[in-house]
Amino acid sequence: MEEITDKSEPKVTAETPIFNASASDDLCGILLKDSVVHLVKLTGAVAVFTFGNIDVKAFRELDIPVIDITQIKTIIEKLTYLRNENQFQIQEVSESIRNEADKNASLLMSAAAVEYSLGNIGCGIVVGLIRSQNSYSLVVHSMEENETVQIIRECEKRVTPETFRSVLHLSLNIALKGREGKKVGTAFILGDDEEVLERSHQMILNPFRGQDASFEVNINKKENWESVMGFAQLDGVFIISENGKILSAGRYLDVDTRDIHIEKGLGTRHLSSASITRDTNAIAVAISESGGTVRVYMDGKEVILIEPDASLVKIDDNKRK
Ligand SMILES: Nc1ncnc2c1ncn2[C@@H]1O[C@H](COP(=O)(O)OP(=O)(O)OP(=O)(O)O)[C@@H](O)[C@H]1O
Repeated sequence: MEEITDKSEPKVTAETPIFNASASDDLCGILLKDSVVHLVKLTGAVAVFTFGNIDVKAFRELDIPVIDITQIKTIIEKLTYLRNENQFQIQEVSESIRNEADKNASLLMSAAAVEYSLGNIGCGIVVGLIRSQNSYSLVVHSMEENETVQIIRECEKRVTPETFRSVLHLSLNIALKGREGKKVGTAFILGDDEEVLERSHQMILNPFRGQDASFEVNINKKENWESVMGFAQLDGVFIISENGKILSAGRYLDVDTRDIHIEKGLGTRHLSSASITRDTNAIAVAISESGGTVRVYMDGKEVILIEPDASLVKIDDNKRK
């Protein structure tokens, strides 16, 4: 580690770490501090403000003030109190800073999880620079810690990752685009197919039943998606094997929906999809016609909710091989 002695001419390059990360620092913390140092040099910043549990010793080599606003909150409170003569205002300001930061961080985490679930990015560290109102937020996020990513990994123990991602991708397409301008609701029941078939029956003739046993339409082949989207308008649900074989469409789930709690306003298809995941090892992905949402159920519970805001989730079909 290079020691910096000449403060007027900092011998710091992008390749030179200028602080000793303490043993307790995690990788995200180290990267974030490094980025702050780079940003200070790039912008010629006059001070660094930190908020929350950050070890400011990491910035001692910088020859500008490093101010931990968590520590001096009472001073800010006093100053603002004098100016505004209204103590409640600062509480609102500090709450809103915290809310804004939380919102920015969770926005980045959600976006990262969606991109991961679609297979567009791997699992690693993501960095976000978010502009909001009059400020930017720098967010460094470890996908390993992302709860949604952890759930996706759980799901991928029951069905192949390719199958789970294909169904999620297709579901987001259905939720965003619908069919010929009409909103569409449907559900995909993935994995544990023997048990699921046992606990369900055909409502209509199965369009995916071939003449011989070797007939296979697989959801992992993109060329099959158009016909799946067409059949999504049928009553009932799709049954998909853990490897992506579409076993059935227009299937009715014979389930006991008692003791299953789903969000108010959702209909019977969501309820029965959640129920089948309680009774089997299957995973259900349900698209709401009324809400335009995509929900994943596992073990009888909703584990992922995606509200596909077209501006957040940009689905580029060409990204998929
Ligand atoms: N047990 C079931 N198994 C399979 N499909 C079902 C079952 N019960 C209802 N459905 C399907 O759900 C459709 C009714 O959808 P409903 O609007 O009640 O629920 P939803 O899709 O959960 O709600 P949303 O309005 O949010 O889309 C029916 O047309 C039927 O095809």
